[in-house]
Amino acid sequence: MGPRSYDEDPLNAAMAPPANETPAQRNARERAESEAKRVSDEIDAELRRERELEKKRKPVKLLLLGQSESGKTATLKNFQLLYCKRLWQEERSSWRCVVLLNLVRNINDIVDILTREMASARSSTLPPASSLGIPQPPTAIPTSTSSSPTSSPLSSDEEDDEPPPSRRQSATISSPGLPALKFKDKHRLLCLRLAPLRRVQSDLEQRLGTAATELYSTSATSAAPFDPSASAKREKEFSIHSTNGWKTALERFRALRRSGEEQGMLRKVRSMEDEVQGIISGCREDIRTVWEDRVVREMLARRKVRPEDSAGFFLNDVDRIARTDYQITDDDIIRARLRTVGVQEYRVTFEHGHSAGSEWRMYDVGGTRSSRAAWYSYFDDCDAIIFLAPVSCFDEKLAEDRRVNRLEDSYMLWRSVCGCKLLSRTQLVLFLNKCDLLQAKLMRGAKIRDSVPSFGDRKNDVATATRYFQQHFKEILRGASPIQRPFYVHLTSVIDRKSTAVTLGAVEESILRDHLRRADLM
Ligand SMILES: Nc1nc2c(ncn2[C@@H]2O[C@H](COP(=O)(O)OP(=O)(O)OP(=O)(O)O)[C@@H](O)[C@H]2O)c(=O)[nH]1
Ligand SMILES: [Mg+2]
Repeated sequence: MGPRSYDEDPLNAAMAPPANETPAQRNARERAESEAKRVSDEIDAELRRERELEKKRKPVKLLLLGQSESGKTATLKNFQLLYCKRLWQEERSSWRCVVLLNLVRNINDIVDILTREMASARSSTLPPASSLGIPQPPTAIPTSTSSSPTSSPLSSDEEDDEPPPSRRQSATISSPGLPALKFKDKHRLLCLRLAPLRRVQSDLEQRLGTAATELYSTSATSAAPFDPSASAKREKEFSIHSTNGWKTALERFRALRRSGEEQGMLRKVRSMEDEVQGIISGCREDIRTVWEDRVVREMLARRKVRPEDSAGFFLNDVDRIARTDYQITDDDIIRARLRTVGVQEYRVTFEHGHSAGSEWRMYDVGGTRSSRAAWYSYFDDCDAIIFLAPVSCFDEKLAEDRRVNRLEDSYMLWRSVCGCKLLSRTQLVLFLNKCDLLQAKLMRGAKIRDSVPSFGDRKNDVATATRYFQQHFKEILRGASPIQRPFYVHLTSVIDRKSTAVTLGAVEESILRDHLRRADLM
């Protein structure tokens, strides 16, 4: 059958204007038709708007991954500070006790070393007590960290409590060829006067729970135990799935504040906080004196202990923090160190930015090796991962396994994430983090090639080093990804809020764009 003419098509024939239409009838018909088209276009536009909104309504799912102390939680804090000011304001005061714990731990660690060094110096100038028939007293006082496991029990996978050598402080360092350190009575007096801080530390650790203590070994032998069967088995042990705000640890304080029997409890909590702040304020001068003391500095240098490089270092801020009227700042919160335990979910509705009005679900995970098996169950339907690799750690070992170089561990972990089939369509964003500490370390004369032989004779500066590390991560991504994907990388120091805001702005836009594109394909 050949094509039918316009006149023969029954639909066209029905739609065609009547043959004997007058000009007035024609005007009326055309008006009606254009009105109908306008209404139809409006309906189409409304449907399009609803579809866009629907796409935006599906939450963006973002995971923050990386080894312990890589800066995941610090990055999350930057996100909140930038896009969810309201939530940030509500929670900022809860961080005060974490900053206080960090400060107290900084000084207790130093006092521990000092006490041991003085005891050792004393005993080396006396004849051996045993030779005089005197029973020997224990020379070691408990280290500040060794009180932790008893005061705040660790979860079953995290039962290890042996600090690494830099914090173990059980043996003194003999410095052949160097004159003996000149300890005076003032040092002994300072140790005595700072003794109450030991109790303050254990009280704060007890109240904050598991997160307040660091891990010093692990039962995990793999960098990325993503085996689903292993994760199913182990997840129960230690995955804490928290959907209601900041750290579970901080929740304890917040819950007390909100609690039904509040009046009595609230007074108790406040008085505990006031008491802690009072004791610390009373020790302000002594803390500063110890930290600035020449002999103490020399002692730390001989032991190669650099408190200023450790997580949650606040000794340079003692004059501001050790005060009864201490007001916490945004920078303090970002620098405060509280270990993440398990996997914590944050549901965040963006107040502005490209994602304004839409919900993001961000997952902050514990990064120690024994925590990683729990990550797997959060990989499904994940839009993006921000992977943090702390590049200043090229010459450090994992706290939980002293045989493993931290940069090497980051490479292995990155390879597993890139190669994971469940994540093959997930956007991967790499942050080469702690560039500020890398810069400081290289300025002090650390040589990259001593720890990374393949670095060879390249220039030992930040630009060359980060280019070199970046290239290695890129090759891993290319080699391990099941399907080709772009390589997004940023050089970061996430304690620097200003530069991190710029980075997160770009990251947010890119993740949202991918998220909407993915929704279009569905
Ligand atoms: N100087 C410096 N410190 C950083 C940087 N990023 C993070 N930190 C600090 O390093 C410490 C550890 O950071 P976190 O964000 O707690 O590390 P994490 O990856 O969440 O660690 P886990 O919870 O144990 O897995 C904190 O005290 C941070 O403030 C950085 O770029 N430069
Ligand atoms: Mg964390």
